[in-house]
Amino acid sequence: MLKDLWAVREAVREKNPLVYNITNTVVTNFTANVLLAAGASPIMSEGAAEAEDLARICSVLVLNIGTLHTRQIGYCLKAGEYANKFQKPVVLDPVGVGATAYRNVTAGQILQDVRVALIRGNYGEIGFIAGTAGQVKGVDSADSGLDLPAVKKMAQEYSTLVAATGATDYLTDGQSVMTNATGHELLQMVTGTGCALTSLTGAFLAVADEPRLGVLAALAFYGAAARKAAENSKGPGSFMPKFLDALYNLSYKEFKKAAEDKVALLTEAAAAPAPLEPSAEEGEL
Ligand SMILES: Nc1ncnc2c1ncn2[C@@H]1O[C@H](COP(=O)(O)OP(=O)(O)OP(=O)(O)O)[C@@H](O)[C@H]1O
Ligand SMILES: Cc1ncsc1CCO
Ligand SMILES: [Mg+2]
Repeated sequence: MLKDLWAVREAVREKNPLVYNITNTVVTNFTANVLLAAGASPIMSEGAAEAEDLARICSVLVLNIGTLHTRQIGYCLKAGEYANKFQKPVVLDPVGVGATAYRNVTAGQILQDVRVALIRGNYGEIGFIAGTAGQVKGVDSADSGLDLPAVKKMAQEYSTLVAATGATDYLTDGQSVMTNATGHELLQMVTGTGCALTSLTGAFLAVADEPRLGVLAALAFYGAAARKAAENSKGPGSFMPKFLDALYNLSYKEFKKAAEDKVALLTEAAAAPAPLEPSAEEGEL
């Protein structure tokens, strides 16, 4: 299992997917650097006039509503329409949904008009779209209690994968639920780590044979890199460059060490994650 996840990480480096981002002004630079460090190719865009061209050449489109301005709404919808037309996967990061009516209406409109392959948000954002809203405090999640049946229903309703991230990441296709807990608390002390993760999941999803495996690989890899970076960090400031280095340098051995026992298939009715069956080949996940 860990080898399958790592194979997706290697495919990102080999295939160098072009990630077309319509994202927020806070995280643009950091997101592009995260994608580059991991071996993907970022392009950030703010112009509706190039939506058709970029949707045609990209590997995946990422829509992020973090600092929405009015023109951006139409641009997101147009880019989404072209990406659907050209059969490119679309990933949505509904930043801050639940916090303002403006974000709620826009996220709803994107989900109504655009076929998305993945929605990645924190617990509060996903809880809001799932209709079990806890309180969303600005763009950070103030809610740790996820209603998993409701999140599965949400994935079914929009025919999409849903990744709800936090101390444990939950990924569902509407049937199964997988969990990942490779992350490190310092990720929460740097703004945009969620947004950059959304774009990275897009890159992984674009090159994976199976989208669900691709997203799980991105979640596990990202957290493992954070764990490595945190080892020698004094705080958020020194963590950030070390995190970029770790996304670039992480070895399979380090990935395996960080991810062992941290990636699981959560059985439907169980309250706690159950480790996946060890594979005969490697005696591990
Ligand atoms: N308490 C925690 N412990 C370990 N890892 C965490 C914790 N909280 C979040 N993470 C990790 O941090 C990353 C970002 O997830 P988070 O849910 O904070 O996104 P977000 O709120 O959308 O972030 P942002 O809006 O700042 O971009 C994920 O990889 C997640 O696994
Ligand atoms: C802080 C912030 N505000 C709008 S978007 C953003 C980046 C984290 O989502
Ligand atoms: Mg977010």
